[in-house]
Amino acid sequence: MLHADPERPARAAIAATPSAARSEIALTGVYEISKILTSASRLETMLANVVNLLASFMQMRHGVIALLNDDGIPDIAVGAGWTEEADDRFHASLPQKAVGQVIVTGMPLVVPNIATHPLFEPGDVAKLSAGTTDVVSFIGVPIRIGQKVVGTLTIDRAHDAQSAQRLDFDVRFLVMVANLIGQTVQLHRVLLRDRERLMTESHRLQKELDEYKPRVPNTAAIAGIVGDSPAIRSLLDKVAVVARSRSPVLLRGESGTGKELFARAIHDLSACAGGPFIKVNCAALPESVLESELFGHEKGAFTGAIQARKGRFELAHGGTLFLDEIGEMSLVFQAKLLRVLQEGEFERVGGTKTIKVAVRLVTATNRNLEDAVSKGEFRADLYYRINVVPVILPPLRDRKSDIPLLSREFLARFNTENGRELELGPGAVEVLTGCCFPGNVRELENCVRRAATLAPGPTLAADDFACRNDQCVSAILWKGRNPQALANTAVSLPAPPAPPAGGGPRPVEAAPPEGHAAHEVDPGLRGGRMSERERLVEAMERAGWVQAKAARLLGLTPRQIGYALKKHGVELKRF
Ligand SMILES: Nc1ncnc2c1ncn2[C@@H]1O[C@H](COP(=O)(O)OP(=O)(O)OP(=O)(O)O)[C@@H](O)[C@H]1O
Repeated sequence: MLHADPERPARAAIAATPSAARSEIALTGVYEISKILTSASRLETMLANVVNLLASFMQMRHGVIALLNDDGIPDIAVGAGWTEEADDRFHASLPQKAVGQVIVTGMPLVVPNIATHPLFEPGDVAKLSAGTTDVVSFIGVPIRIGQKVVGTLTIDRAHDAQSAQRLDFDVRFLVMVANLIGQTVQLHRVLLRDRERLMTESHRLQKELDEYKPRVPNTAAIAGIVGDSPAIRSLLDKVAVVARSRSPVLLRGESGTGKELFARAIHDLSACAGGPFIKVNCAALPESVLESELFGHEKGAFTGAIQARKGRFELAHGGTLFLDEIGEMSLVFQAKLLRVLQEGEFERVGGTKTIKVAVRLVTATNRNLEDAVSKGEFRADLYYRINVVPVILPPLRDRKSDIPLLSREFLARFNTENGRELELGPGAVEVLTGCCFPGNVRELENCVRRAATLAPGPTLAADDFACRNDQCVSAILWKGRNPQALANTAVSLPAPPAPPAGGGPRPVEAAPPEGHAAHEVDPGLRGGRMSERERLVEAMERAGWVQAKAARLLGLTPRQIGYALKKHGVELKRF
């Protein structure tokens, strides 16, 4: 059982305080309780925290929050002021007739002396009066969802002249707290139902996928996606199935694996293909901007809001909203997003009108969300909401057979751009397929672009590639690292390697075959053969100039990378 926070001794009990100070304490209490109830914790933990916090605001001997399930059967019960062993017996500790009356009437019940009140059995009196010879009073208030009573909040305390005087105030305070609890319980129940529905949908889609017979053997026909490896083929089959449903899709994979491309493919193959496809990179915008970017704002909502503006949710109405880098969203913003996803409605910043939208949501991340959930950095309820259909994009090193196809495709594009007719020679194919491309397809594309621009022609040869001339920053960065280090990291970026323990020797570094053969994320900006600035620029390039992403690649915080960029005078590219 949780106990009252010893850090809060200054917070006097409401009943023992002059009236102005009492109101202020009550306000602080409501504020603190609302903070607890909007946290990302489990419902039971939140309620236990609330009842404990209550103990530091109210003069009380015991307090219990007891909930009933949809069928009126006792469900969760948490309490404060009881012994440890009483934890699983809070329902049994309640004076049944008194609580029954609160539930049936839906009205607060105030009993100044439980010993003389007909709703209290001798057993109740004995339990609640244990350890005191004082007169014990009781307050019970209903917890409601709309008109329905779904539980009770009850306290008992030693009855004295002061507490009698402030009874009305205390009852109003408890009613307020019970209302907040009711709203939280409602949201929680909606989420539970929602999660069940989403899981059923997820199973249905998985079954459909298992039975799916691809009708489109030429996978390259989908939205410019190039690749013929078994991994890409099965991915495209999955995309064809999930695109038909309206369920949220979560795309996972390292940077540059094609998440945005696949998001677009899902949109193009879906029933809302005729609608807009709107993209937002959640890592690229500060939280205040993200809010008005997603939900829009009314004129005058903040300095500079000279006219009303639609947000991306509104712009995506009837189409797809692609939220990239969703793993980078703050917990506060996650709560806001959850509400919109849950209810399909929101208000513009500074607005009061509720706006409803029909939007298919596709999200993407290269973060290990499970880990983030377990660390409390990502809301579990939002995770279930967006992760109905997870689609994992394998890194390029795990589907090297796609490299020649992709390279030819990119070369053809650059030939058109450059007005050239370069061809890919066997030596070039060998260099490219020997590379691990830590930046995945994006890096391959950049590599071919550079060679296609500088090569004398008419055939691209091995020596036309930057890595053969010690000019490939990525090759230098990854050179000699263990190729296994990136294995099985399709979902999350590998953690920065720990420095060798006890100052022992670093692992032996083998020379990489054909360019940058193998890799491991560098621990930061220091060390290695590249200068700090080169590492910074390289990471920014690989991260598409999104600072938060580059920070992660280098094992730095966003603040540290911001400082480093400033220090090295690296000008930010805007796209
Ligand atoms: N299978 C593919 N076929 C053709 N082009 C691809 C493929 N996969 C990725 N690309 C290209 O690689 C580049 C990077 O892809 P994209 O931006 O979709 O990656 P991403 O996973 O969203 O990256 P990030 O996480 O950094 O945002 C784009 O130019 C995209 O067109």
